[in-house]
Amino acid sequence: MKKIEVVAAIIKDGDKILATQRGYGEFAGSWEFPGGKMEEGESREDALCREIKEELEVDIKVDDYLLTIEYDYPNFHLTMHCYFCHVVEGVINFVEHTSGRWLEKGELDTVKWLPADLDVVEKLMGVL
Ligand SMILES: Nc1nc2c([nH]c(=O)n2[C@H]2C[C@H](O)[C@@H](COP(=O)(O)OP(=O)(O)OP(=O)(O)O)O2)c(=O)[nH]1
Repeated sequence: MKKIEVVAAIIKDGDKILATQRGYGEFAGSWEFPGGKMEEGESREDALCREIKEELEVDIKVDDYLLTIEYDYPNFHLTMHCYFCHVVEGVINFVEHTSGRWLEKGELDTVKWLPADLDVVEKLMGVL
């Protein structure tokens, strides 16, 4: 099966987490953590900073590692490394996403997450 390796940013502002809504493709309408595929030779941190700059037009600092998800979608296997991050420069602009929401812990289950993200959300509930 095809394998995809992705980095995802759990961007915190105080006790809130940023969730973004996919605007295109087979998962359009679902919510995710911003991020994307790692490029050849790129570190996870570099990939995260590049993806977030492209998608949200802000600079981030990568903080603690949270977890890596392994998930089988029907047509590919996803490996997704998740890191807490915070914005250090700029104002968020949703370039690729339809919208975004800052969610408190108690609101994390109020959006329709991508299937692979449900384990991330569960872990977050335990650590926030
Ligand atoms: N960025 C991100 N991707 C996720 C999450 N959960 C999840 O299953 N994915 C999947 C969806 C995509 O198939 C893949 C991420 O790849 P990507 O963000 O580069 O999205 P894409 O394939 O639409 O991008 P592209 O090649 O069209 O640029 O990982 C998540 O929380 N964040």
